[in-house]
Amino acid sequence: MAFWKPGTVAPGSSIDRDSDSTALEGGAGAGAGAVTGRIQQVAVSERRNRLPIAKQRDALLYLLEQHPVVVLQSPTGTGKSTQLPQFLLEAGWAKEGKSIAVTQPRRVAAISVAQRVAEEVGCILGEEVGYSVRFEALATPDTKVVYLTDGMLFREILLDPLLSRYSVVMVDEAHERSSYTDLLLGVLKKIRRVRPELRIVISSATIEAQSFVDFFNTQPPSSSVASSGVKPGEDILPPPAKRSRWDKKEREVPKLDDAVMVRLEGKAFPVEIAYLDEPTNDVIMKAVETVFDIHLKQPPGDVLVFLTGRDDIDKCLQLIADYQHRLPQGAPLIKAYPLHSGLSTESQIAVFEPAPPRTRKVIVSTNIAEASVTIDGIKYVVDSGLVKLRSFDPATGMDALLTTSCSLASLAQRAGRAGRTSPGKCFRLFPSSSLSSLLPTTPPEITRSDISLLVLQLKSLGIQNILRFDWMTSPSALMLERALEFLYCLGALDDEGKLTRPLGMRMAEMPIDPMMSKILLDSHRFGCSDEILTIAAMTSVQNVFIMDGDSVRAELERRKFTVEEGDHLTALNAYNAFVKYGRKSSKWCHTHRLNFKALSRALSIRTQLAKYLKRFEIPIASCGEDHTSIRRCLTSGYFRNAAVLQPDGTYRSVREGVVLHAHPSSVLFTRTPPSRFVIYHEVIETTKRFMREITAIDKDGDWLVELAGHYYAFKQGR
Ligand SMILES: Nc1ncnc2c1ncn2[C@@H]1O[C@H](COP(=O)(O)OP(=O)(O)OP(=O)(O)O)[C@@H](O)[C@H]1O
Repeated sequence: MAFWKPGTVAPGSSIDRDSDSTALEGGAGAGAGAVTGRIQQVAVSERRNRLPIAKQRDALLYLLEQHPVVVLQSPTGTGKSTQLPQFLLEAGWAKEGKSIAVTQPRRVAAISVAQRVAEEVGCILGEEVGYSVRFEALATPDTKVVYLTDGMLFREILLDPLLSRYSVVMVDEAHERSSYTDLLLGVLKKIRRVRPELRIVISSATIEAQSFVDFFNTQPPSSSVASSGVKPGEDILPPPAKRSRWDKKEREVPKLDDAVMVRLEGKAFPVEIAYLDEPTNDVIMKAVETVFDIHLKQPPGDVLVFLTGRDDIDKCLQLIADYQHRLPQGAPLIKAYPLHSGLSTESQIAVFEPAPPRTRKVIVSTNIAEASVTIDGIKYVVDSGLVKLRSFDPATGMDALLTTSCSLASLAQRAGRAGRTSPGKCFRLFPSSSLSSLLPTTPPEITRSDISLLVLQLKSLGIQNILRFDWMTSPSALMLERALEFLYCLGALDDEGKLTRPLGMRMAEMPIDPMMSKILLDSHRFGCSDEILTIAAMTSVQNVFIMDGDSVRAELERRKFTVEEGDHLTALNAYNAFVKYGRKSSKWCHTHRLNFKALSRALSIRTQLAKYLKRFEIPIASCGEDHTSIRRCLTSGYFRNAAVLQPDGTYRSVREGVVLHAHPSSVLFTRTPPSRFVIYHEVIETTKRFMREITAIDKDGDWLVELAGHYYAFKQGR
């Protein structure tokens, strides 16, 4: 495939979005410029009926009535996320105070799919159909279909362990195997034993369906459809005489082991795939070339580019902006948007808005747009084939994001974003020969990330023996050991590994990571709960300082808020200034290159966290200008991360002696070593102070060292 090189060739273009015929053919507002707010109900039902899943509506409802677990595998865009919940709603599964829960691995998917389904149902979002994501919900107890992130549904289990509000739980995009998906699957299996009437749907375009069936079926398979599965194209509906009525009041209570697998055929629209002839060593530049190549040579349609992270996305957007000037006179423009998890919900949802007439929308995204998301009008996908995956090293206790090749499952999902409202094309920025070296699916997150929070939450559900929990894939023994050890150090677990009361119980309840929840819950002892509340809220949002564009000005503005003590206190400073001057003024924020939306979100998160403190009767007190208390308090939770400044400007972790660097976005990044030493000196001193109260105990071959009332385990000989 030959790509156009920006700045070299500049062929003309005939893009005219108003004449895009696919706008009518595809979906609401498909293609350029054609946009609709609310979709016409008649058109909606027609469009719904055309989706491949519609033909199997009755069959799916029948299977769901007969089998408590249905594993549904069908290609991207066939209608799993938007249609199946509506079938269930129409069939009466949300009657008598019950609701249907549909989990998504990401916030943007939960919100955008809920929005779409509310439109199709014809209700106001938040009434019959709603969503619930961390720190944000548009749903009431009467909401019939709730789209939520898997983490949020897990939090609901902490309050209602049998999920008694739900008649059906659909775990969508199960192939992603996020930690919470795995945790949910294990807990749902438990709940099913007590609530055999609960229905569980596990769905994805690319799951290895049989492993999910095997997980839920613990007895040898019978000869029924339940265990044999349905082959593509086969009629999955039994003869009418054998069908039961969907709306009958008393549903049969099926036997325990009867998970069934269903594979549906059909595709939304075809997607043509193109590869590079040779590998590229500059994937961002190649992505930009491909975007302009599409813009100038291909028919109308928006473009979705998959890159790995925010930095690459920003670079790509900058290059698109630079090359835009070289477009031939009169050629339509490109309107480019970023999409990554660091953006506010409003900014994420903005990418769903149609581009202005005679412009082509280009969305440059991380893998957050990979699953469930339908961005109307996307006809072209440009896929770097790369992803940043979380990787936890239990030996050092450190989490890192490593860039790696996508799995085949991810590639299929990404290509699937192009064929949803019209036929599409996917340009993969690597040669097809690379496919043979790729993994079929991404390794489950639970095997490669810190599981401290999950362990804490399982314990709060009363699951004491974490090793014997029914994991679909177990985390390694070392990961578990590290998580238990760390929770013990934080004071969340006692000598017997049980949750401490009240600290451990409360930490499990808080919607923030265990280190920060420990800091917040203990902050009154340091007299700085008011400030820590702000810091906890500010660390829950990203991109408070706008650093793109004129970087010198951006840095100068940030310096106005920067304090020597580091990022936490800088964040506190920025928040306080925002509350004083910018709360109602996005203009003030703009002048000081502060992100108004991110700060407003921090304000709302702070209010929500303050409610927890109030409920736990923890006094909210301010330490005023006494920043030492704040730093001490932070160290009491973050001691695992303590590091000593080296003469060469790097840091060495106190615990393992690993060499560390300040992140470029840190206010410490540009500091000279002497001043950094002053800042970190305080942290080290605080850690040392804790260490002064050492008592060594020999227990199971480990030396346990008491740190200011908590315990830090050092392996013998280390
Ligand atoms: N916001 C939207 N605008 C226009 N069409 C949409 C929208 N959301 C969904 N659709 C249409 O509904 C179809 C089904 O979408 P749905 O998300 O239910 O499919 P899916 O099978 O769950 O796909 P995936 O496995 O990729 O998540 C899409 O292919 C598209 O045609």
